[in-house]
Amino acid sequence: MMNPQNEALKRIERIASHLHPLPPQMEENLGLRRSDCRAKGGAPGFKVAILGAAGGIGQPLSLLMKMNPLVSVLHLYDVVNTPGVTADVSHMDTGAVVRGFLGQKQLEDALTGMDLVIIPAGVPRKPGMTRDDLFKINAGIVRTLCEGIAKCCPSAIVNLISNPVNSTVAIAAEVFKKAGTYDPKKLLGVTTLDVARANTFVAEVLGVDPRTVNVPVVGGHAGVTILPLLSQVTPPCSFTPEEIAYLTDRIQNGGTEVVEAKAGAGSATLSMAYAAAKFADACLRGLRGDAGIIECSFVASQVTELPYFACKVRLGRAGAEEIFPLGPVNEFERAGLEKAKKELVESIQKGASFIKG
Ligand SMILES: NC(=O)c1ccc[n+]([C@@H]2O[C@H](COP(=O)([O-])OP(=O)(O)OC[C@H]3O[C@@H](n4cnc5c(N)ncnc54)[C@H](O)[C@@H]3O)[C@@H](O)[C@H]2O)c1
Ligand SMILES: O=C(O)C[C@H](O)C(=O)O
Repeated sequence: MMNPQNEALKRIERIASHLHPLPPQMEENLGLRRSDCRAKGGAPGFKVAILGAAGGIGQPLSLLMKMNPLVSVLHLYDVVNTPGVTADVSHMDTGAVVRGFLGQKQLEDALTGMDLVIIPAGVPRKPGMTRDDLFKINAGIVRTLCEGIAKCCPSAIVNLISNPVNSTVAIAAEVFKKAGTYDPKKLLGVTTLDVARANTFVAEVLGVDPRTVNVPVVGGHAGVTILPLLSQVTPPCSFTPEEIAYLTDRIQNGGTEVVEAKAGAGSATLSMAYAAAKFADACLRGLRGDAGIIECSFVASQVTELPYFACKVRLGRAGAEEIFPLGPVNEFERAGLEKAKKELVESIQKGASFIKG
């Protein structure tokens, strides 16, 4: 019988093995240690880190990124539960080598050498809360993680999911400016879920396949700042005033719809993981040098007088290489734009002041 001390040691070793930077495929009791395995690295591809990988978004996102053939190394970081998530995801027979990192002490190892860092770390909303109510907790989390990025992978593209995105992007930008590593092309607030929702709801109204619809959604990522440009839907189509009112309201409040349906158990996780994986894939294809990759994202921009604004961007090797103007907007959209800007200016200011004081 194994004595309890040895058993405890064995257990610690087993946990540590899931955090070990080698492909975790072999059980030691088969007589072969993982470090003896012939595979030492992944196939050519990009190195991606997910910060907040054990969360509601983080777990399905880890699964989806493990399935992405452009990813050769996948680092999963969280302050809890990464050994289990890493062990689980690492058994998928896809190309990416998965490594787990647990707690602040391992943040730097998690980030070193990364090409793309995706951040879904932070608390989600409960019914009755606004995204801004999350600022108190999430602002500090985003600051710490971005300080790590500035130190360990300053050239990485950052996909920021943590809410309130309208403020956390400004927080990240100020952290990077302070560190002298800020590259506005590489800091991207993720608003892909707004586009996915807009495509879905518009397709429902039109009675078509959502995969054939593309709705630009600009502004920001909270309530009235989410501005679907229904006059620019492709393929071109028209809506009645009632349809426009219904669609605008449903797209702007899609997040709240999920928060209320989950009744205290969090906010969108599965559709968000899908959206984040889609956006990350677009960023990786851009990094690879693919042409014509256009997505909406909340980025530094001169499209309006605001320092950050969600709009269509072209993704390339340098990140958001081109930012497209809003294009022709109708009267309804112009009124929506004014409302969006009023709220956005305050959220951006709040984020920037958190770092600048
Ligand atoms: N941009 C968007 O469209 C969008 C959509 C949905 C959710 N969100 C936001 O994403 C965030 C995460 O949502 P969720 O449902 O996954 O929440 P969750 O609570 O299920 O998971 C969050 C994870 O972050 C981890 N975490 C907390 N502090 C951390 C730190 N300092 N370092 C690393 N990890 C840390 C937690 O341990 C947890 O595993 C929320 O802020 C939510 O509002 C954004
Ligand atoms: O609504 C939320 O709080 C989460 C997210 O921003 C969403 O749009 O689903």
